[in-house]
Amino acid sequence: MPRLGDWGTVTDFSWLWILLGVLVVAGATTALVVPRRRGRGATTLDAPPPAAAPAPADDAPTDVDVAPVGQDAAVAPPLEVPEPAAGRLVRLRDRLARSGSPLGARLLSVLSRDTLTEDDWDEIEETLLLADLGTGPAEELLEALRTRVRVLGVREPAAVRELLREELLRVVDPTLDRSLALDRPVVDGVTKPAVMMVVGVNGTGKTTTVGKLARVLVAEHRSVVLGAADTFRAAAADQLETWGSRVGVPTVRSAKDGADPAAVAFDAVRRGVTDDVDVVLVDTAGRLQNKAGLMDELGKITRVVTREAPLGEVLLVLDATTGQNGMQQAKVFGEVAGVTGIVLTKLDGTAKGGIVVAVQRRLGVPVKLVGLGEGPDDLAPFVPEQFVDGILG
Ligand SMILES: Nc1nc2c(ncn2[C@@H]2O[C@H](COP(=O)(O)OP(=O)(O)OP(=O)(O)O)[C@@H](O)[C@H]2O)c(=O)[nH]1
Repeated sequence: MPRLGDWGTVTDFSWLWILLGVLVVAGATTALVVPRRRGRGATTLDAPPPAAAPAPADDAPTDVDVAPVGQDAAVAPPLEVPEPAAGRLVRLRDRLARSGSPLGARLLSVLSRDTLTEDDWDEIEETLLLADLGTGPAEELLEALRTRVRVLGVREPAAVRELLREELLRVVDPTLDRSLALDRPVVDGVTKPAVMMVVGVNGTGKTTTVGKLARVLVAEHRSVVLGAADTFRAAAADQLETWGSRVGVPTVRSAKDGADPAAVAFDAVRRGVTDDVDVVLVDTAGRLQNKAGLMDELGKITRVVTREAPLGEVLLVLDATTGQNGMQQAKVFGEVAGVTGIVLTKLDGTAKGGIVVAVQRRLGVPVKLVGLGEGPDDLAPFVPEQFVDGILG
């Protein structure tokens, strides 16, 4: 029979073992957890900062200090691989079918009628005008169709379609050079980046276009720097940075809102020169407060940028859904910004594809790219044949 003292001895001994056991388990847990936390912290610092969070300082201690609560910002998402740009415009047909664009279908149905009366020709003209082709090109197209229908006596649907295709293609003008100025200029023996600036009224899709264009260039294995010179809208730089970080493209931006856009554009181009990248894309605010103000702002950006490298391309972004209303804006930008190419966005949501023709005529510069949706790879090089096929469905 053990005495109380003996039990006491036995009990003390077992507590010692329990204590040792606890210490061993705690040690093992610490060994497992601490390296993982270090690893996560390192990943966070290596990764581009989350768009809305302030950029972490070089000595930011751990992810706990930079990651928003409840969000696993520690794991850097893998870089996306943008799809090649060639052939994207083929999607237009599906997009227009989904948005119920009737342009091609209406033209084809009228032209296929047995005998074409004056009312039928009026209907065709009205359809062309509704599609924002503009009066000049609409009349041209109408005359060409009348002549060919009369002379050839075309009635068979496939032949009518082919005839319409040819005449639409003629007004869209397949002879224009729609390539982007991506050749890097050499200044005083130094190869500079190709610099492109994107201008246009707010809401047309400039920032989105810059982001999508960066992806197109990355898909072509070009190195890119983005310049967030839209310092007017506070979220624009964050938006641009997010686009860039998804494909490993850095964004030069100002630390404070409302900074001088020309200074940001200059820094971006300087960074592009220093890093020896292929292309610098500069986003702008393009407030159309008045023509003089716009001219001042864009003129200053152009002047300071060209101190570092020539400005190779000025892309005017136009929202296709605004149709003829966008034409006046286009004209103003055309006059002040030396536009070299047009990007027509939101073509997926409109039957007003005729704006392609109207704006080219008005500005005398070609449509080079079109936006086909809100997806990251919904920006397509403009190919007249694919465009006309898309309209005809
Ligand atoms: N459906 C569709 N939406 C588009 C297209 N391009 C842009 N958008 C949308 O248009 C909206 C405005 O785009 P932004 O890029 O912010 O426009 P912004 O011109 O930079 O505007 P500001 O910064 O205010 O000057 C966004 O919701 C885009 O997703 C397109 O091709 N199709």
